[in-house]
Amino acid sequence: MAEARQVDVVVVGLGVGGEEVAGRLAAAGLNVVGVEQRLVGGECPYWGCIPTKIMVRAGNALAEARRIPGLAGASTVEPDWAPVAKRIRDEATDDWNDKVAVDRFTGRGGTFVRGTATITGPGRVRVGEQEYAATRGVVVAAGTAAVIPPIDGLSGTPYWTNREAVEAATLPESMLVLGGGAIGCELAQAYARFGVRVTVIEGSPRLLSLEEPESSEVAAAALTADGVQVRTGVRARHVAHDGSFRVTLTDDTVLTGEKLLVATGRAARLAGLGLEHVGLDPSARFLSTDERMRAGDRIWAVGDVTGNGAFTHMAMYEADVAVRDILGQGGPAADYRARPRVTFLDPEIGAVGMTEQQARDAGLDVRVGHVPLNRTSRGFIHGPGNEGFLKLVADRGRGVLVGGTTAGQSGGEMIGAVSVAVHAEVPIETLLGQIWAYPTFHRGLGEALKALV
Ligand SMILES: Cc1cc2nc3c(=O)[nH]c(=O)nc-3n(C[C@H](O)[C@H](O)[C@H](O)COP(=O)(O)OP(=O)(O)OC[C@H]3O[C@@H](n4cnc5c(N)ncnc54)[C@H](O)[C@@H]3O)c2cc1C
Ligand SMILES: NC(=O)c1ccc[n+]([C@@H]2O[C@H](COP(=O)([O-])OP(=O)(O)OC[C@H]3O[C@@H](n4cnc5c(N)ncnc54)[C@H](O)[C@@H]3O)[C@@H](O)[C@H]2O)c1
Repeated sequence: MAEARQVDVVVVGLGVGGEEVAGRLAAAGLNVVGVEQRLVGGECPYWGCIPTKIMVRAGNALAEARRIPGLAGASTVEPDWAPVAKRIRDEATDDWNDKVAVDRFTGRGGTFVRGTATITGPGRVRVGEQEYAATRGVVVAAGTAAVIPPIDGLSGTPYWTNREAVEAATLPESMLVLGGGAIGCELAQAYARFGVRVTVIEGSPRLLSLEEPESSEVAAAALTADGVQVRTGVRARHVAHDGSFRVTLTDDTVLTGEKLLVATGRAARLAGLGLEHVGLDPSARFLSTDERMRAGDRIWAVGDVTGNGAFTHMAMYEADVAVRDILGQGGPAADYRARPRVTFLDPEIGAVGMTEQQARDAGLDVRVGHVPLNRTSRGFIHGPGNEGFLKLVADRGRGVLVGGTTAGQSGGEMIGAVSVAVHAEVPIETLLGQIWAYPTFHRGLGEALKALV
């Protein structure tokens, strides 16, 4: 083994969070080694947010064209996956090549190492034969991988995860989707809009089960309207493959599909990282951190591995907190009260902070304001595609919003206004005095606020 190389910081994993930490620390003048076993940028640009939103954008264009009859004349829509696959390959992922990202990091002064990092002790990391001794410490940003449930017959079959679904140059005739969370729902709708016969199998009683029940209803109605079969409250019991998939459910129904997409959640990549060498539990689901993203002595963790919300914006947020801590710059500690998320269905489902149930479970004096989008002026004007609702969750005791959901056209944009209110704890009294432009979708927030008092 070569002698340990002295550096300031080693960053394990250069996905969204690690790339941000490593790049900023290097730009600040530290001697930083960034280790990535696959592609710099991680899941989001290559198999996650960006390519899937390219699919969603294309599917939404088809859906909007299909809404022309009754609104603006006639339309004939002929879906073609080729431009979607081409945009993903050529524009988004550079054919799954990270040269630009690697150059960006080294251009900021970082040292890039391609390989799998293992922690060997406090401040010590090994990649292949080379050991690094990091005087300031190690940042773990190893992300998550798809969870493959232990269903009889599944292992060994050519099932898809999000990776194969994103890389597909052509579409299957049919697809079974296991899991009706964000990944399952978004990919189901996008594929269905291009003519794929899709069935979603969700084990819990409703889709998007972590969100408001009204969001689950909107999601189920939207998928059904696009021809997706939605099966909730059933699980796959057995999987067989002989050219196509046969999935037997717990209610003995047998479903068939050319492809099977497994979208049953994600697990932090902690096994094999060597966490036991720094006194951390390698079998834990996530790395728990304090409000400065410290997971232990001279060890920080950011992004999906922390379990604080598997979203790109959370990885970026936590990266910022960790960078400021490592550089001793101070500033605000991590605060998760106003955590936003958007499920990119049509209609989009934006949400922030607590759901109504979470607020009740927290013992708050809860008040809820709810407005169906099609009852607002803009919803009426919009006509086809105006499904959705605005829901605000207030803590009456403190007179502030603690959460909200904005489902509908531009639902992901509308949630920004609610996020500001939850984050800054703007008094509801102040919000009630706000002027909301007419006729916007977000003006419905003014109506939902009135329902709170
Ligand atoms: C299909 C899909 C759609 C998504 N859509 C959205 C969306 O619309 N909006 C949103 O906010 N989020 C979305 N996400 C979530 C988002 O992609 C993640 O939250 C984000 O990528 C997390 O960043 P990260 O840096 O924590 O982890 P990752 O992006 O997973 O990066 C971790 C990196 O670490 C590397 N690594 C792991 N272990 C080691 C090791 N031992 N040595 C070296 N390298 C290692 C991995 O190869 C990987 O590149 C989506 C995810 C998926 C799967
Ligand atoms: N728009 C976005 O921001 C976006 C999009 C996609 C993914 N993501 C992130 O990625 C994470 C992972 O997404 P995901 O959809 O894989 O996970 P998820 O945890 O959101 O949903 C998984 C679903 O699968 C179900 N399930 C689990 N085991 C099952 C089984 N054996 N049979 C049937 N159903 C089963 C669960 O009940 C759950 O509803 C999300 O939580 C989110 O943080 C974000």
